[in-house]
Amino acid sequence: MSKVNEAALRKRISVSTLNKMKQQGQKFSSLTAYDASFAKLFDDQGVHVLLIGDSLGNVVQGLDDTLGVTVQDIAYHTRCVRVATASALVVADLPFMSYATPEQACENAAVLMRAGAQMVKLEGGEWVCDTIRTLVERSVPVCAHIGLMPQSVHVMGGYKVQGKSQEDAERILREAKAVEAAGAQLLVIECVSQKVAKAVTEALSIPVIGIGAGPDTDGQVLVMHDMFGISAGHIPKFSKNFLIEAADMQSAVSRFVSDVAEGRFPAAEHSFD
Ligand SMILES: Nc1nc(=O)c2c([nH]1)NC[C@@H]1CN(c3ccc(C(=O)N[C@@H](CCC(=O)O)C(=O)O)cc3)CN21
Ligand SMILES: CC(C)C(=O)C(=O)O
Ligand SMILES: [Mg+2]
Repeated sequence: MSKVNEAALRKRISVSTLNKMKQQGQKFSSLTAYDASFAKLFDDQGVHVLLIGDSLGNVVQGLDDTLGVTVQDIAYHTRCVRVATASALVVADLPFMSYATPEQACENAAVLMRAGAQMVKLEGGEWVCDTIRTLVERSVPVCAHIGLMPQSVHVMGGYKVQGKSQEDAERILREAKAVEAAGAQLLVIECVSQKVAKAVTEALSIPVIGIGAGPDTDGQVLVMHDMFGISAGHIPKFSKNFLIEAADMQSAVSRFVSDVAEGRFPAAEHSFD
């Protein structure tokens, strides 16, 4: 059998796999990936979800925010990741201003799906619900992203923990329920207290992936450069350098996967309360 057919027959992780894991209380792991070599390494170590994040603006392009990243940039890196993987679910970020209207979102999601994404991710709460509905109706699976939304950094005035007041915490919970009702099949929640993330995870039936959101979400995601301790500039408090106690990158990633599965990561020092 040709290599292509073999790969096509191997079973890839899907949203149903993640739903089952949520129901059974099995924690899953996710990393960002931007190129074939790292994507294959992560796939081989059993990372469940690979995200072509617009964080590539920071860690690949050297910019100080994610706003300069284009759909074509994400599409290029999505191609590099998809061809190198056999098992992981491949999710691609819709970048800044590429989903301002449902029509625009469809056009740009099509570019990312054709490049090999199996799902697209977009930042926003209530205002993106129409867009989510439109995408899902047209066969594009959607991961929503709430809490700290890096594309809004200049509106928020910095990267800050979200949901600190009772009112903001309630709004985040409302947004989570709204994006699920609109058809999102996965949710990323970034930089909120452990308590808010726990409430959101328990309130939703779709799997919730946390970053800087404490240990109670269904999955955990990190920017790959942070977990190897090689990001330029500020490394967020919630990430951990897994290479320090590992002999090589493979064992660092394997340790990340097992630490997440067994509830050792994130620890209290990586969480906000
Ligand atoms: N390398 C990298 N890692 C990331 O996690 C990441 C990116 N880049 N680029 C896109 C966004 C930006 N992100 C960030 C960036 C900074 C903080 C940060 O400085 N957080 C403070 C919390 C401040 C507070 O207490 O309110 C921290 O100390 O971690 C958080 C998320 C997450 N994403
Ligand atoms: C940090 C994750 C969730 C992300 O959106 C990115 O890498 O762009
Ligand atoms: Mg992103």
